[in-house]
Amino acid sequence: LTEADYFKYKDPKQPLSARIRDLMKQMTLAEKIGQMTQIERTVATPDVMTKYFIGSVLSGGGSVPAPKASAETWINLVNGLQKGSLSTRLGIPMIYGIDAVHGHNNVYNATIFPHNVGLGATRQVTFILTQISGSPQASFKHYCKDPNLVKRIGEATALEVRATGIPYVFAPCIAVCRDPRWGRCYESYSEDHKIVQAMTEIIPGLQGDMPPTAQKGAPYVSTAKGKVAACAKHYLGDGGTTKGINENNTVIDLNGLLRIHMPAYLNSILKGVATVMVSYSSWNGKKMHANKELVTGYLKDKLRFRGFVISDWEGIDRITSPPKANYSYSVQAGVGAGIDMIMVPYNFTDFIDDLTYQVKNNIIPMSRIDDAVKRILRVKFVMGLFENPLADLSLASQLGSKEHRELAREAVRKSLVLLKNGKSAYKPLLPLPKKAGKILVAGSHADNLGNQCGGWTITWQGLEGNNNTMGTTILSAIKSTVDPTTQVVYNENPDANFVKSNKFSYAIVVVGEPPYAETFGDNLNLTIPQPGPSTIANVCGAVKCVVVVISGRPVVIQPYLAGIDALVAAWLPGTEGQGVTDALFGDYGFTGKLARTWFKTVDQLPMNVGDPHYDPLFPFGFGLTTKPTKN
Ligand SMILES: O=[N+]([O-])c1ccc(O[C@@H]2O[C@@H](CO)[C@H](O)[C@H](S[C@@H]3O[C@H](CO)[C@@H](O)[C@H](O)[C@H]3O)[C@@H]2O)cc1
Repeated sequence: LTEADYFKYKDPKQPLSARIRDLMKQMTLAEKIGQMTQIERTVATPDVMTKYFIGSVLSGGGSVPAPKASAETWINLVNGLQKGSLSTRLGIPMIYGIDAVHGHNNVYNATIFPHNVGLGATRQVTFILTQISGSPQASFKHYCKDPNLVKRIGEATALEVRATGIPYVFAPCIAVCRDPRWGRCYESYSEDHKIVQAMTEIIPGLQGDMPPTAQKGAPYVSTAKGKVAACAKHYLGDGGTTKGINENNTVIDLNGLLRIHMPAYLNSILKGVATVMVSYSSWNGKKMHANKELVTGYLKDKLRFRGFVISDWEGIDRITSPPKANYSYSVQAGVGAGIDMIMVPYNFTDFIDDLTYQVKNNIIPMSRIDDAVKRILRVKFVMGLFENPLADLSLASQLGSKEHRELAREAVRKSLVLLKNGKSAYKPLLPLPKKAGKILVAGSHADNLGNQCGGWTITWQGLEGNNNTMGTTILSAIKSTVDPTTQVVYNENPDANFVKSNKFSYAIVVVGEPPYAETFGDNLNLTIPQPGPSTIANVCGAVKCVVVVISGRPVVIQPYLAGIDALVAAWLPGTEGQGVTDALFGDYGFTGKLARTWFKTVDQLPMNVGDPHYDPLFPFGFGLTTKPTKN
């Protein structure tokens, strides 16, 4: 290296603080503001990356370089943009982010794990009503005897994300969903913050284990292959809005906010989470994207969070009503609140021009810009992005690997909650016999991979059908599980006469909610859409039946319960439908416990464990068990 080429910031042997300082002191305002700018893939080109010094690119929900794009196609996209960034004066690498919220869900053939609502049910809860005392970690083993399941899911997800050349995921969502009418309730592990806290174990799975010598609050991402930067979201109180209305107002006093919605952020920070995403929602009428007390005062100053804070998609635009009504105010309020990186995602020249104007005119102090850039650079340095900015194909075989699908299958098994097993306790229906003459499989969700994956799968809203990605439907899992002599008859929505006339040994009915995401999932009645209820009535009125409900949350089931012999909550299991039949047919026992209260009627809502008016159909923590069948 000649003297002219040597810059301290490029030397990985230099202390992190020295590298940051050395780079910062050389950066122009344009280069600094570029680092704070995250743009969507569709408006990103190598030239844009170079010209505007763009620090980050994302794929929004369903934003893929091509339908069913391969790992190589993804890597070429990411590397192409990265080369644009590396060809700038200072060669600061950009960081590409994507929502991998239940596996690498935008990507064809990725392993799709159960959504968080199912993972929250995998805990082997022992009702130890101890106060949370001592180190926050100590108390969670009571709540989550299986924390390493979610950590292993994080490890597998990180490998599949890196297989496509991407180093950053907008996960985990650590919302504490307090009302199932919220369209994003399935992205929340539980109504109980202690379960959500336990599930932050996914962060060391994604990022790697924080070394004991690491500075508390500092971001940590292992530079070993196959780890990604994570993002705890959405700060703060996203799951507490009135009636679960998405992006709406969380009305609760400070004590309640800190007791319910804050604890998992403490765990995330202690585990070295690299980034935190701000919530669209408001707290007592104040937009979180404009809340300096909570973003800077609490998260950065009190909790000493040293990673970077990122806005949500057009999050600063939505500070005003209507959105973008006063963009300059949005920029000033959002950046001023302490947001470091703005997920613009499209009108990036407006953002850059406006922020530049406000800094040059001392409306936003340079110290705020420097704080933001320092945090962004800290994450990029610590995760080794400067040393390894370009991806290769070495992890491509991890995408949808058999090992990961087996892990997902295990997670599905453990997420199932058995709510009823036989019309009398001493005559259980489950586990079902594999050898059984002729059986019926019915329902809109029995042979529909898209339905069993739910939203945030291949597209933002999710897609019905079996042609969107690779996986195993519940029907095909049944066919491969039963004895070869057992005849499996599939009829999506049979009438009662068909059922009666066929004299089936038993029936499996799989019904539930269609895929949805965010506001499109907000729902005040929570009924299972037709023909689900009529399929239940036609089948269960004529033959012994087990109903498997595929849903992102508890749904109205009480009116049908008496006519059902056995009832299983399967949540949104993802691509590995075999996990459902593993338990239905006794290869494994049912062990899952409700992480969400199952209401009787929606007019009880919101109703969470501990509430004075608590009167559930199935209480929080409930779940019947079965023993594996001795084969
Ligand atoms: O056409 N419309 O009707 C429509 C409506 C709303 C839209 O708004 C946008 O839709 C999605 C489509 O990409 C975006 O992902 C976000 S959501 C946001 O995105 C982040 C990045 O993906 C995630 O990490 C966050 O967790 C999530 O809250 C936004 O709501 C877009 C289109």
